[in-house]
Amino acid sequence: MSEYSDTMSMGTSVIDFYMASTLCITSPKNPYDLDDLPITSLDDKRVAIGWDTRTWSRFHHIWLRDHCRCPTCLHPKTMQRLLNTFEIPPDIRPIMVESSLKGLRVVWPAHEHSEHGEHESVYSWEWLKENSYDPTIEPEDKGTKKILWNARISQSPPTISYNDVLKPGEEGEQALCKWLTNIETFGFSFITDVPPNAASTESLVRKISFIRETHYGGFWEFTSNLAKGDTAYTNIALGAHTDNTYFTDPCGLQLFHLLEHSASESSSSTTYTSTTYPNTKFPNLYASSASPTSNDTQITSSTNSPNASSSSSVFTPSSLSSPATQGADATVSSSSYPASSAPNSSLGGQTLLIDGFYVASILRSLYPSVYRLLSEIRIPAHAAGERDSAGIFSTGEGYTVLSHNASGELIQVRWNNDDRSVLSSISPSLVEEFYTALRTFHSLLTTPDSEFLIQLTPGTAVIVDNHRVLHGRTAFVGNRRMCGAYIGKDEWKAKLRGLREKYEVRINGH
Ligand SMILES: C[N+](C)(C)CCCC[C@H](N)C(=O)O
Ligand SMILES: O=C(O)CCC(=O)C(=O)O
Repeated sequence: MSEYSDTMSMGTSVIDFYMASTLCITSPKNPYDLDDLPITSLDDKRVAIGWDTRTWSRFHHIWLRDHCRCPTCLHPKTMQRLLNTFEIPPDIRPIMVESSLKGLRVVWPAHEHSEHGEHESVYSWEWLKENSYDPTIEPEDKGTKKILWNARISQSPPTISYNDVLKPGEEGEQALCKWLTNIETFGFSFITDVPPNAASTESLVRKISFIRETHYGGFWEFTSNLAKGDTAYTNIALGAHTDNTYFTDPCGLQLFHLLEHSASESSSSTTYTSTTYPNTKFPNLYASSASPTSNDTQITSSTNSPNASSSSSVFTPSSLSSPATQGADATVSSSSYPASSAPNSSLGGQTLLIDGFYVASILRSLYPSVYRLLSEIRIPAHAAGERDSAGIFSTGEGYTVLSHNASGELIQVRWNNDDRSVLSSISPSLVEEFYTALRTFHSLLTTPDSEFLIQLTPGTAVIVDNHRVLHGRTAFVGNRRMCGAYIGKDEWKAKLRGLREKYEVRINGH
């Protein structure tokens, strides 16, 4: 069983979650009162705090002095340290410590080598508990639990309306907070009612944060004209992948909004000329979507293309309705886009989404040695298509497919077989095991259980956590125009943290 909450069990648990996240506000923390304040004691090195008869925390004197929260030691607006850490005597010891309603009150001795007199610090009980290091104390609400999902997510995908996020003031901020909470929980979200144009889509993205500019530009529009040296700018199928595996820090979020897909080949999109290969590699790929016409030429793309077998249903958000949306169901009305640009699945170009954390949790359970190998072997990647302008991006010896935090929790899936470079730093004894591991991972990625295939339509965008959810696309014909942008992981996490802090403070009334 994965270390996350249960995988997606469609039904009340999901609805309960949506209702709980309707507002991005958690219940107020219960403050202490005079007759149940934590008890404190100190020795020559540390202050001890008794939270209850079984739970104690110990803080070193020098640590407490270095972390004083007063406005002369910590800038009240920027939260940057003003205190000179290196003036604190290594053997500093409080004159007095006491428990107060506001928290732990400490008085420090005057500093013999400076004009500073005695100094008083007050540390809120909540802050001390959150930052206890001896021992660490699990927070009551462990933040957003990740809900892992598979193809059945199509029954009730996380969704929000553009109209809610773009509302002015607190209403819009609360919708934004819920949107980002859903992304943190599920790793993706649909956004309905998006006016089918680049400008509105860009405004939506910028509600989260500034856009991550790359060699593809800032806010991008793309079609199959090789305007940039990448196969995304062709009409071939792209197997399940995360973007930017050739960057030290792959983008955190990636938004896609299909603006147009029509049968006619517009002047801006040319079919990519190359030797025509039989479609033996993707026997299923064209079953439910476009087969290249005789005058189309196709290059073979990666072998990990979407398993869009004729049996797999293509989910079209236009029938989308979800409890997560505010108010009425968010069905995408036909007025969202003129019929002329409405895509139909015979043209191909379906979008593939896969919860990499879901697949990794199955891999960890069923194939622990494969999971370990993909967590240890570094895989180099490159982007060389813009070598004459941006140069050649490369991650040198590379990064592992699966990355973990200090607690051993999975925090990133980094995978793109097309962009994978020459593996020249692998131990010879591991080569065959490595390819077996890749095949095993690929086989779990490309099952109908894992693959959520959707037909995007103008008016409904999708955003993915690029550190968790893999995406791809089936091959297509015709004129297809997609727009979107990248946002850094730090940026969107910071935005969500700020929104939560603001509303929690508002609710707790301080
Ligand atoms: C999204 N946009 C079309 C602008 C760029 C796509 C880049 C795709 C690249 N192979 C990667 O995996 O990062
Ligand atoms: O064209 C699409 O739908 C997706 C392209 C893609 O996978 C990418 O830009 O990374």
